[in-house]
Amino acid sequence: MADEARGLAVALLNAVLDDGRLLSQAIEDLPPAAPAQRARAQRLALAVLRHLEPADRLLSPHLRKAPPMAVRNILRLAMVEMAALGAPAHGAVNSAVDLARAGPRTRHLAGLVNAVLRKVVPASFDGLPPQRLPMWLRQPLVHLWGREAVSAIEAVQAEAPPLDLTAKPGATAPGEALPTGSFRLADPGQVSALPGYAEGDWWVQDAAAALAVRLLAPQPGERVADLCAAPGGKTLQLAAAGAQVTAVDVSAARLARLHDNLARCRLQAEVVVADLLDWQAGPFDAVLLDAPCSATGTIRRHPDLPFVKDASDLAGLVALQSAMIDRALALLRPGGRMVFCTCSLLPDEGERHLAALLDRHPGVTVERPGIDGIDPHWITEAGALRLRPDYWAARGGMDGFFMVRLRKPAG
Ligand SMILES: C[S@@+](CC[C@H](N)C(=O)[O-])C[C@H]1O[C@@H](n2cnc3c(N)ncnc32)[C@H](O)[C@@H]1O
Repeated sequence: MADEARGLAVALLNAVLDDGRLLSQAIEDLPPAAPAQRARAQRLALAVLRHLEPADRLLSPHLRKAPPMAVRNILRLAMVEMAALGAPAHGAVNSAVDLARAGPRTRHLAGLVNAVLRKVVPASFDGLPPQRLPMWLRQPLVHLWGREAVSAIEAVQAEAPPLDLTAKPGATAPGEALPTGSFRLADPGQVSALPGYAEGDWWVQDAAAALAVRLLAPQPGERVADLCAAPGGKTLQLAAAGAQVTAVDVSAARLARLHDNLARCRLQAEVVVADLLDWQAGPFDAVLLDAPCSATGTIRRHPDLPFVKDASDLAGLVALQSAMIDRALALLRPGGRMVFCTCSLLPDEGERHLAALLDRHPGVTVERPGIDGIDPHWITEAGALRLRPDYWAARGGMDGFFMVRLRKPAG
């Protein structure tokens, strides 16, 4: 009998690698299964996507021609389980053969699966380079930061990331306290079983993502607009600081999670479903714009992204971000402040916007970050924060982000 979680993991890999679907969408379409089996399937699929290249490197000498994708994914799963997850070889190989036998499209190649996997045992990725970034992203980053930095980013992305939590002011959260105030757990298990979850003492938020609100430094009673707010980690931070928050997002479905989190954490915000480009409101004392972007800074959490997305959306996203920056500045009162951020590694979605907006909006100034716990090297010459996945590498890294605090002229 084929192992259920492994079968689901291969279905997820087929959806991402063959059909070009995001893992988050593919999970929705899985056949019914116990939550523990689905969670294990997701963990296995994520591990394979993080090690696809090294797995293929070890497999390819034993394959005269590429087998169909479903068979390749069965082989890759067994390979990654043995070489990266410490699974005993006999279990991983037998399970791969069972999986191949169970599928009408793979049954005739069960013998090949058995023969190839027995040749690669004992498997180890030691000494092999980690999974590389896709070339359209790798090349500009090598040009910008050098080969060593890009290799360091790739090494971080090959590991399962830790879980970061943001605690309400005055509350605490489980895990290691990070210098910037977040908490980090290397191996959290089930999130809802952690202490303080039911009490709403904290929420899940990457340590880099948490810095955008620290940069804005909201004050009690201030009117703050959180633009592009869903699923809402930053809204929760703003509300917890005592600001009067209006959270806007075009996606009602994504905002549903914000409503759940506000209720669990006993926090309040006005939540509006609207297209930011048409939304009329304000003026606000402060605005946070976390614009939609390539999300290239989050590959360590979403290793499916490089297999599903390429640079073809980029020009459209950059144009949308520019329009959003202008709209966000218009919603600010004179003298108000704004943080613009994206979870992108690309200067087109960060540093270049800053240069262009300062040209388009004479009088707007940059305020340099003064956040406890950040490394001064993270601050750019222009006074923005450039956060990279290889920062804090020994602790498990962080999401890549660009963020900058701007001040609108007073009169
Ligand atoms: C990077 S995510 C925001 C993450 C969020 N700030 C947080 O901390 O959880 C970008 C968001 O922009 C929203 N969005 C995209 N286009 C929009 C538009 N025209 N108006 C408002 N929201 C938009 C998406 O629905 C998505 O939720």
